[in-house]
Amino acid sequence: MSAPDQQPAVQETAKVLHVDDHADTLIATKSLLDRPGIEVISAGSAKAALELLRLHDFALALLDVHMPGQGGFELAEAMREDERTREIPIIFLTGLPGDADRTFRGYEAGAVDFLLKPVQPLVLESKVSVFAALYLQRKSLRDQKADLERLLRDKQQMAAELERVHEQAVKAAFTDELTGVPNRRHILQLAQSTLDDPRKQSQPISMAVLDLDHFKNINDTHGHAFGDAVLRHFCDHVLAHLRAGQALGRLGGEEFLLLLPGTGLDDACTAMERVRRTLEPHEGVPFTFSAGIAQARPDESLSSVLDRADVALYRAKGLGRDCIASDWAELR
Ligand SMILES: Nc1nc2c(ncn2[C@@H]2O[C@H](COP(=O)(O)OP(=O)(O)OP(=O)(O)O)[C@@H](O)[C@H]2O)c(=O)[nH]1
Repeated sequence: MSAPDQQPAVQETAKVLHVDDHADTLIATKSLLDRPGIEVISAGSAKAALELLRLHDFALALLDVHMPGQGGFELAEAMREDERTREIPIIFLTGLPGDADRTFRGYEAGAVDFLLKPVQPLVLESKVSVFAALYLQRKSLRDQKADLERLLRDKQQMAAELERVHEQAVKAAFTDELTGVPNRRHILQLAQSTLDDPRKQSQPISMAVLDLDHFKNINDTHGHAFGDAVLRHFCDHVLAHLRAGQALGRLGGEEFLLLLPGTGLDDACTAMERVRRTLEPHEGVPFTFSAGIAQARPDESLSSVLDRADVALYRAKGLGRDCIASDWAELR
């Protein structure tokens, strides 16, 4: 017993075009050849045949050579000129015993066979059956190929979609959603790999912890959404001052870490001071930040550098905020 959702297999049909100006011949051929799997479609003239060729996909054309107006050879030539009908095999049917010239002309136009009228039913039946079977085989292969190509396309689309989702997930895991800068985990990883990188160790490495001043007041006075916008404004401002190799990340809340590889303490302080002085108000609301800077000592651990930067930040806050402080200097 078949499963309830299984569809019965649809019998494919090979269509055979028969063109002849004698209606009785058309009727006889149709009753001889029509059966499950083969459908004869009749045309009384080449003109009618061309119309049918536009509408159907034929497995074979049986063409009467002699017809009033356009004959079988002319029709075959017209079929060869059209890309859609060029490949349809043709059997010419003629009442005249084959003279060499005619046979030659028929083959030039693309004939695959000549049959002399009156045609032996058995001969016609067997030839048509062969072409119908060939056509159905080719069609089935074409359908299978199209199915496979569709499957392959679906698979490629799915793989691309998975890749996109994966990239988004990776990006989300490393990025602070609000500001778009690296999140705490990512910036601390970058800081660690900066300290571990032997090429960077040969040059000074400075790190700055930046903290917005009285940020709670901004939230309280202008709302949390405005505070969010201030955080983004601040990040955009700092990012605009960064050079290649430098990185800003959000440690959390209104606290950020700036990595300055290849930069000594003096230059780091000068750079931070420039960032501080050029910070513009957000939508007319002035705001400031303080920063503590430390330069990594040889073989110093990340937590130790960050502790020293934090101590400097604490001092900057203590000095009244809107201030840059380092291990041994303050700038305002
Ligand atoms: N809008 C907004 N506010 C945040 C976010 N994360 C933390 N905050 C707020 O930041 C404020 C930090 O306040 P405090 O730690 O008191 O620091 P402060 O007011 O900046 O004061 P100082 O650091 O001492 O100058 C708190 O009100 C938090 O709610 C955020 O993502 N968006």
